Amino acid sequence: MPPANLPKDRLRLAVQKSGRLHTDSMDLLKACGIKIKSPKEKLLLHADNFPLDLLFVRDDDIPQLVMDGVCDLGIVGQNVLEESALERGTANAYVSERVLDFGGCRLAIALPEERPYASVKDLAGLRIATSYPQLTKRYLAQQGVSADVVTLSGSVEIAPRLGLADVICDLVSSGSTLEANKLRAVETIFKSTAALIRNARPLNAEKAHALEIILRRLDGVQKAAGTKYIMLHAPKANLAAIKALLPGSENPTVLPLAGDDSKVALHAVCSEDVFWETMDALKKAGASSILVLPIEKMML
Ligand SMILES: Nc1ncnc2c1ncn2[C@@H]1O[C@H](COP(=O)(O)OP(=O)(O)OP(=O)(O)O)[C@@H](O)[C@H]1O
Ligand SMILES: O=P(O)(O)OC[C@H]1O[C@H](OP(=O)(O)OP(=O)(O)O)[C@H](O)[C@@H]1O
Ligand SMILES: [Mg+2]
Repeated sequence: MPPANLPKDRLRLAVQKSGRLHTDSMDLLKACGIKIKSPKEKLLLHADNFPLDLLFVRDDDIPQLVMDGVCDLGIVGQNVLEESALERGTANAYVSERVLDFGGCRLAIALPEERPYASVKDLAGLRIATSYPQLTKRYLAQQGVSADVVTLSGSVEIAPRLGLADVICDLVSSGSTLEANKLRAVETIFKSTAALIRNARPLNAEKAHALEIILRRLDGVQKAAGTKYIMLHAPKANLAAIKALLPGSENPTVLPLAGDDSKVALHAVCSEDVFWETMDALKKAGASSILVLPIEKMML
């Protein structure tokens, strides 16, 4: 049972059962303080300490489950979402609540390494294998290129070798799958990360309140992810120069240092990553005892 101050009406969230987005989705919920104990084999699970139920499904089904109102919320790649919205012809049956910082990839057109390519016009009359026919067709139409789109549900990279297609349009992240299949990316047609989406109809007051809590926590987790806490000792004479080196920190705290009147302790929240180069520059400017700590959560 959720604590007494939480809403009783439960939100239902669709999450990928297994695959690229599963672990990051579950980690995000955990970081938001939502406890899910039972094994995912159950397909429908109840959070122990929050009015939230999880439905584990294939990622392709998530847009439809949310747009049809079977689930209130879903975590899905924007690539799958946009493809599904184009297919349904109802791009506004959902609301994108938050863009998430995982599942980063791009949908790209790739060709056999040896095939010459100068511009998108070279795709005219070719067969393009893809699992994203709607996004591919939209891109070709925007470019004024006429080509045949061959829809495959997986293993798209092998299509040119099998003679099923001349080129492909598939997801790329590190590029190693393309390389292994002797293909090279020539055009990026869509950039994607995961997103938290909601059915477009307004939620009842209880569920809206629960979602508000989730979003507040999620913002705190995402904000903290790119943020570091830095502590150092600075000579008073160089304080201004040292402050100027701290990436994205507005108001550092300056404290007296017991037993040393020539230095102060400086504590700051840096909104950007602190790289070794910054540490070296700080050291050069006279800073010492430099500590950089991760921040778990943030609420401003
Ligand atoms: N190489 C990648 N790196 C990062 N994110 C990726 C990568 N490939 C895909 N993704 C993102 O993760 C989503 C899920 O990818 P995955 O390969 O797990 O899908 P799937 O095989 O269709 O899974 P399912 O069994 O749920 O249908 C993709 O739609 C995309 O948003
Ligand atoms: O550029 P890379 O880092 O090599 O990633 C690209 C590959 O990742 C995805 O497939 P995944 O490995 O998730 O397997 P799947 O085809 O079974 O979904 C995608 O469909 C590509 O094949
Ligand atoms: Mg899928």
